[in-house]
Amino acid sequence: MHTGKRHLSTSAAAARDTALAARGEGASAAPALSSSALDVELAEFRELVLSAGGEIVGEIIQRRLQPDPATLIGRGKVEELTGAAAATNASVVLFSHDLSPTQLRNLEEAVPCRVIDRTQLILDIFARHARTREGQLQVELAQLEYMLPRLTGRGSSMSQLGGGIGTRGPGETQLETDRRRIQRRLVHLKEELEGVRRVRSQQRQRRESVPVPAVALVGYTNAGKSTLFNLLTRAGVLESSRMFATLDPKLKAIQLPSRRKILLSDTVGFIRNLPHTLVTSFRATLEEVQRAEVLVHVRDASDPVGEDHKAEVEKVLGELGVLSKPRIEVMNKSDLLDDEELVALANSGALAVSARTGAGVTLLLDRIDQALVADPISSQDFLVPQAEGAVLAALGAGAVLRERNFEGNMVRMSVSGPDSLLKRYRRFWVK
Ligand SMILES: Nc1nc2c(ncn2[C@@H]2O[C@H](COP(=O)(O)OP(=O)(O)OP(=O)(O)O)[C@@H](O)[C@H]2O)c(=O)[nH]1
Ligand SMILES: [Mg+2]
Repeated sequence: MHTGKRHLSTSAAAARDTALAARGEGASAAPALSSSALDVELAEFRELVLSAGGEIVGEIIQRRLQPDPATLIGRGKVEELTGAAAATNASVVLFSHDLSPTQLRNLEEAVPCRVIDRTQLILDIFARHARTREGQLQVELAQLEYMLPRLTGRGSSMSQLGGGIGTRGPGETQLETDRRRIQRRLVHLKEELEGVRRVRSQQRQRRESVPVPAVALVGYTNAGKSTLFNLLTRAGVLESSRMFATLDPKLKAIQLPSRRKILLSDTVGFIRNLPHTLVTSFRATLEEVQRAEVLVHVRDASDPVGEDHKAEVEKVLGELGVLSKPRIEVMNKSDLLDDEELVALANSGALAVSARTGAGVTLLLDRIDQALVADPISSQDFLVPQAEGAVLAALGAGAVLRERNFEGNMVRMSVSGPDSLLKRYRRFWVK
């Protein structure tokens, strides 16, 4: 049991829940984690707790080869946990594992406070970060579906008012009433979601009538996607050191150095063992990943377990069936590396950028341009009558003019830009 007490540095908005993190170890005969893997997992779990507004007052670790079907952790550990929760006056006990409905019920009976598992914790963070109506509906739906089989009838367990962990999303009133009411709420939510989705797909169809290639930023949570997105678009999308700061997809049109327009999207961060309930909540943002022509995988170059996180991201990309799309890997946060590490990174052929300082970003934009192979950048000479103002304007806006000379009432231009644009004005080509 670690007794180090943590305080949140932000006090205003964050809930001051007191949390006690516990961990059941070694599911289904898996060998116990090595101590460094355990450290990484624990560090990540602490981040999750802090992101949900918790303050950690203690930690208990259990190493077991087989989880206890009744309580996940062993009987002795349950006693230890109960004592520690009482001694620290904890208001929540959090498990870094998921709990079955039975385990949750048994643990709630044993300990003097609420019990929350990993999925519930992540759902809670999602609830905090959902901004659009669709995002909020999706999270509430996921929460209710997760909680329905886990209702314990212990009214007090979810009825705390305020911003504590596990109190976001489904209103307390629904949880205190019976399952039937939750079922009705689920039906209602699904209908409302369908409505919101219809509107969104209409908006998308309108957008797609003007073909602009889509590029999606993907990556592990906290890699710096939103910061990079902001830098690239100056859009002012929320960036934060809290995990899962981005839940709803953010889209913005930007122009590449070739003057080609693309639609850039910022997406929700991935995380190891993403709870399945959440995959549907991700739908909106994952659709953007699926429609994208090019993916930019943003990695944190300073992350000590970056390779593990890369593998996790690629696993999710595989599940989404998008591994065959052109993918640009970006090592972000290069400003945090020392010279030696920077040289090693450069030698490995990686693209180093810093969303904070802007280093490497022009190169990244060029790479995106080159990766859009369906509509490559090419060069063409044009001879356009000066009277064709619309044609001149379109070429000027969507391509780079390398040379321009006036010949009587004609304009001779050497242009480089997206093939599709050049072909649209084929009638003015100089063969
Ligand atoms: N030093 C440094 N910090 C960075 C850089 N890019 C992002 N950060 C910081 O990393 C943290 C996470 O950045 P975000 O942009 O919110 O990360 P994200 O990938 O969008 O995270 P999720 O939305 O949770 O998936 C923030 O504290 C940023 O300020 C960088 O290039 N250098
Ligand atoms: Mg983000």
